[in-house]
Order: sequence, then structure tokens, then C-alpha cells
Amino acid sequence: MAFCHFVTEQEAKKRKLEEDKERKKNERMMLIAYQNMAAGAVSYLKGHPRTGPVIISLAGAGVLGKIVLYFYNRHCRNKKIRDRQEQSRGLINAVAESVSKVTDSESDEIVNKSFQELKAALRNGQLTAVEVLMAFQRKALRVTKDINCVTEPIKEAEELARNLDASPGFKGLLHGIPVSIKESTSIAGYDRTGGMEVHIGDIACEDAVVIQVLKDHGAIPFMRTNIPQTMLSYDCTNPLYGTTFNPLDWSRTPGGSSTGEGALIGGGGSVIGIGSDIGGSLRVPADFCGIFTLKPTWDRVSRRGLLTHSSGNLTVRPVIGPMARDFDSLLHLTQAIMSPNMYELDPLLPPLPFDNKEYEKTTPLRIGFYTYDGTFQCQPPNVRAVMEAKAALEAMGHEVVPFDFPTMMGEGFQGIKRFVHLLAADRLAKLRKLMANDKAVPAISTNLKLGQLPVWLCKAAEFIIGFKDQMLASMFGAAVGFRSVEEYIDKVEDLENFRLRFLDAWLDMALDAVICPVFPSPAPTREIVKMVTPAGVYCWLYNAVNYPAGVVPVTKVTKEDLDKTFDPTHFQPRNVFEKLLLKSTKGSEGHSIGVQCVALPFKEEMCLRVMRDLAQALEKRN
Ligand SMILES: CCCCCC/C=C\CCCCCCCC(=O)NCCO
Repeated sequence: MAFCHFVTEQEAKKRKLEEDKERKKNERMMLIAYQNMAAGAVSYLKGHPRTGPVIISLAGAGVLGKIVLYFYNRHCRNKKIRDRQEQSRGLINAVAESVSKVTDSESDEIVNKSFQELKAALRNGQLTAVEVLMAFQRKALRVTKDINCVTEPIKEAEELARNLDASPGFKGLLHGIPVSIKESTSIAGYDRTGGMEVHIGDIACEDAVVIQVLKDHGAIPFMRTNIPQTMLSYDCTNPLYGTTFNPLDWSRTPGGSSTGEGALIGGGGSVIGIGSDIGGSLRVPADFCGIFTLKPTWDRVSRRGLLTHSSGNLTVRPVIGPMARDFDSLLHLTQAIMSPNMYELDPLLPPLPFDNKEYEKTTPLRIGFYTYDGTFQCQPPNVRAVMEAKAALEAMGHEVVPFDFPTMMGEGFQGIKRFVHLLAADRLAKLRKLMANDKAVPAISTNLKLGQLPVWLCKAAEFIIGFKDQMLASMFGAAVGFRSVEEYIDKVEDLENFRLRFLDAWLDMALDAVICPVFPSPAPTREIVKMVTPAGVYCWLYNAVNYPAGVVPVTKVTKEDLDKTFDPTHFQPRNVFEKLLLKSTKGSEGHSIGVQCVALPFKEEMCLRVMRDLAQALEKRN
């Protein structure tokens, strides 16, 4: 199977090389011509009375030319963005028009059905796929009007639903269920921009493997959802589609980078969706928007067709994963994704289709837990969420024991540094090139600039700041890139050794799974989230060691939590990041707090077992 993105990329590279060669040749010839002209001009002008004014005029013309070129480029860039925005608006208006006959209450009646009810209604003919689609389209447009989570509707959805209704029988696990898709996932006929000007118009000619598999299961991809510019942020804003807000509290971030997914599903406009994660991008928005997700092991789910800027970085890799309104929907979506078909479409994956027998087991498990990993202190509601999850799992018959994994606990800041250093091994040089014609949003420009500081300055900052604030210092220490291949290989080896130490700690404790925080605080405000990216470290660990990790929403922030959080005898921030997070927690009462459920690599079924039992126990409790 050929993805035209890949073909285009290769062709583009080749073409670019040829163009560069041609350009350099032209430049050389131009230079020689200019030199000759200049030599001629100099000899002519020597002794000429108007030489001075002529030189000044030429210099002025040069400067003016540069200014004109700058404004012309800016104009072209803005026009490209405006045209793209217009295209999205056109699609939104067309769908708004087509669902104008559906009333909000008709839409709500369908949208509020549970996954099982929806499935049954579609099977017994009580509802058609078109009716379900229109109900969700209407609801999604209502949600996005408030929080701007949809980039554009997928116009082929209606035809897909009609074909489904017209064909006999049931297509698969997701027959007639609308599914929303993170913008960075290939959909034939649409571009994946990652919120960046450079990718506008980079049209996919084929669906990502995961989308093909979902369609084979009867799902209807219906909305594309927003992402932060470059997708390396927990805040979500970009010059193309603007800012997305948290459906539970508009002043807070919905998290990132599968932001639009978290926000649309959390806001009730979609039951299931597809996101991706290289450093918490599925789990942080799921946590902040009160929904479920599962970040799979690399290579358990096909990445083909996912826009990423780090495909050459084999140390920490992005994964595509499911997001859902409730556990049942998440399970169905995961089973559909991990169907044998996906492994045929992407033979680079080890053939490990979802194992229902493993998932259905009910034997008691030994589960580790922790509420502190040696980096960020978790705030009281986040600690309580883990403790409540522990109690709920114990009530289901599992043994839950402290997991004091010695490595990360003893080297917390090293862990942060290791992850960011390898993730940004090129000091974000590639991203900076791609962003050359873009206006970087503040969260991204800080990171891009950090990668441009002289290495000696980063090292000096790490040393000096380290006396006062080790966490902040570790960010400077991580921004230095690598001086040699040898140094890089050493760091990769260091990560490999860490993975082994972590595994040994897990095996020594004979654990089946682990539960732990997703984030050290409730969803921060948009102003603050830009400054606290290292707080993603509770998620980063499981990207670094490559374990599947899911999120279950466990509780909501209470007044008592806030009283404790702001009582210095209970909680005292120790560094600039913890101080910022604390400031941001003010007014977060009622906010959702989730817990991570983690299993060994390729044991997604185990992860889902723990999530299932936890979700069931919490439901009983409520
Ligand atoms: C010179 C480099 C300094 C870089 C500083 C950057 C700090 C942290 C980078 C980590 C950001 C993690 C966000 C990850 C979001 C995510 O998972 N995206 C998924 C994309 O598929």
C-alpha cells in the first residue's frame, strides 16, 4: 500500500535536492555576473561625481526590496491560511445546513444513549446510520461553537452512512457509530497540517491504516479535531484553527495534543475518537476532559498515515490510540482497531490482534500504586484519585501494593532530562525549519528559542539554576542536543538501561499492573499550562519505557481538596512549576481527575482489565 504522503515526501526531498542544486548553480552564476558588473561599475564610477548618490540609492533599493519581499511573503502566508480557513468554514456550513432539520432535543435523545443502546438501536432498525450521524453532527457543531474543537466535518460521512444503511447485515463492531479523528491522522482527500502553514495542502490520497480498519468495522469518520501547533504542547492553539477550550471549564486547557478529541468527546459531541501520544497527548486531554483513553505500546497499533515530526527518532515514538466517552465505548473501539485486518494492512507490526480471552479473565491481580515519582508533588485531589482507585480495585478483589520503583524515584529530574533530551535530540532544528514561514504561538516559540541558545549558556543555566530549582535546571540541561554520535549513542544506551531497571523493579514486585497519577494537578488555566510542560512527566515515563497506559476518570475536585491544597501544612510547592500549578488550581472545584492504569508492553488486554474493574467499581460506588 502506498501513502501519497510518503511518496510525496520522498519525491519532494528528491525534487528539493535537485532544486537546491539548480539554485546553487544559479546563485554561483549570478554572483560571478554581479562581480563582473560590480567590477565594471566600480571602474566606471571611479572618479565620477555622482558615485556617492548612486551607491546610496542602490543600497536603499536593496533594503526596500527586502522589506517588500517580507510583506509579500507575509501576505502569501496569510492568504494561504485564510483560504484554508474558508475551506473549513464551507464544510461546517454545509453540514450545519444538512442537519438544520434535526432539532436539538432529537439530537440529544440519540447522542445521550449509551454505547450498548446505540448499538442495539442500529441493529434492530430503530435507528439508521444516517439518523445517528446527523444527531452527532448536530451535537458536534453545537459543542464546537462554544469551545472550537472541530477543524472541519468529513463530508464523505453521509455517503458512508447511506451505503451502510443500504447494504444488508451488520458490518462490524462499530456499525453506524460516528468516530471523530485527530487532525494529524490521514483521511483521503484532506490535508494534515498539525496547525502549521507548511503542511497546508499536503493532501492524503489514502486513509491511515487505522481509519481503513475502522471503516471496515462500520464506523463513520465524521469530524476532524483540533491540535496545538506542532502537536508538542498541552495547550491548544494554532494560527489555522485557533484555540480550543475545555468543555468542563472554558478558562482551562483541555490538554494536548489530542485536544479537539478530548474536548469534543468530553463535551458530548462524539462517543469515540482517534488521537495520538508521544508524551501524554492521549492521556492529558482525557484526564482534563473527563474521558477514557488507552495509549498502546508502539507497534501494537499502526502509525501509518500519522503526521509526525519525529519519525527519525527511534527512542521515543508516537502512537495512535483510542479515546472514548465511557469504558464500554473504549473497549469496542480498541477491539475494532486491533482486529486481524490491521495487522494485514500493516505487516510491519507484530501480528497481535486483540485477545478477548486474555481480556475476559477475572482472576485477582497484583497491582502496584504510587502517588509520587520523585519529580512533581501531586496536589491533594490527584493523590486522592489514586487512593480511591486503589480502594475501588481492592473492593473488586485485587491486591494493591506500593510500587516504590527505585530508579525513577531516585533520579526524578534525570528522568525528565533523559526524556526531553532524547525527544529534542536535534534541539528542535527540524521543527524550526518547518516553522520558518510560520508564526509560532507562545508555547512553541519558547521551546524553539530554547533550542537556539548557545549550548554553553544552557549548561551554565543548568548549573546555576540547579542550586535553587533542579526541575527548571533539568529543562536547560535537556536542551543541549548532542556534540557527537558517540554522545548520542551513550544516551540511548542510558535509556535502554533505564528500561531494564524499570522492568526489573516491576518483575521483582511480581506486578500485573500499576496505577498512578496522570498529571500532578487539575487541568491548569491556559495561561499557566504553557509554562508547565514538564508536569507531563507522569505520562512521559510510559512513553520512555513503552508500556501501554490508559486513563480512567476517577473523581472530581472537591472543596475539601482545595482547602487541603491551599493549606501549607498539607501542601507546599517547592519549585517554580509547582508554584505555577498551585496558582492555577484556584477555582478548579468540580474538575475531573483521572488515574493511569499501566501494564507490561503488548499487554493492552491487561490494561483494559484493570480499567474495566476500576470503572465498574466506581460505577457501583456512585
Ligand atoms: C531544545 C529543546 C527544548 C525542548 C523543551 C520541550 C519540552 C518538553 C517537550 C515535551 C513536550 C511533550 C508534549 C507531547 C505531546 C504529545 O504527546 N504529542 C503527540 C504527537 O503525536
